[in-house]
Amino acid sequence: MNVSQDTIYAQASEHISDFQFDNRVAGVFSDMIRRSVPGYTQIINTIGDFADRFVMPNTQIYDLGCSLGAATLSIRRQIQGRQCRIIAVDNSESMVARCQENLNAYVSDTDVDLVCGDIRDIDIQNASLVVLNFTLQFLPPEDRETLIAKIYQGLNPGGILVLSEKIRFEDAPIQTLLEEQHLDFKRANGYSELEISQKRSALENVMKPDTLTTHQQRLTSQGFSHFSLWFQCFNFASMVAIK
Ligand SMILES: Nc1ncnc2c1ncn2[C@@H]1O[C@H](C[S@+](CC[C@H]([NH3+])C(=O)[O-])CC(=O)[O-])[C@@H](O)[C@H]1O
Ligand SMILES: O=C(O)C(=O)Cc1ccccc1
Repeated sequence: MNVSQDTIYAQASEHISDFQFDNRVAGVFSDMIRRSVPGYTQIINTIGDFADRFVMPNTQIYDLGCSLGAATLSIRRQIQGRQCRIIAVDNSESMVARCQENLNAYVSDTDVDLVCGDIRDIDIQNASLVVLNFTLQFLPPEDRETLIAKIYQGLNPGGILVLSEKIRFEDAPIQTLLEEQHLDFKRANGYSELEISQKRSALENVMKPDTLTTHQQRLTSQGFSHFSLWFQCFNFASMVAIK
């Protein structure tokens, strides 16, 4: 995996453009996400553990918004010999190119179809596990329900969706507290005030977090029988929903 340090927002810029998963971001993404998302490594490891429990032989696994392939690699390590196929999808060419290199670095008997495309255009079928690890938050809010409906339809009974997201809180003091704790986490990981504020501006228009209640209601209204939050650190959460 690429370990170059993220200094993308280190220099003051007059105009901050909307955040994009371009070649610069892809080149430092591994460092960026670990220093920005509390619990990221634990979430990636646990996705592998969920795969071990839920992935049935001869089924498909979808990693939607796979970036550099961290979740796919974690899953693939756990499901050797099950004759499964992982479909890993991302619409950033730079991410997909680096993801392919990361996949090539390990041997496995599980085929991975790496697709450079939009997750809204992907057909989902015979799935025992679908992963949306910090991806749904980048879809326009009006497209989120349709994607969840498609995932539900493509999952086999007993199949699982793992949904990780930055979340927001209706309660203003709680929103302020947990957002500040997240900013302290970034400061402790070496990001300056300038880096933090410039990245915040870049994300403003492109990443719109939902509340936990919105996530739960969306999943249950689409038919999921079982739902739980399984991880939360500050304003970052990971949820499971079982069909
Ligand atoms: N419509 C879309 N279609 C396809 N890909 C998309 C779309 N929108 C955004 N992406 C892709 O979703 C990924 C989101 S990052 C996921 C981390 C990864 N899951 C990980 O476990 O390391 C999360 C983050 O950066 O906070 C990026 O690679 C985008 O190109
Ligand atoms: O950095 C942040 O403030 C975040 O909310 C997380 C994040 C991590 C990587 C890319 C975009 C957002």
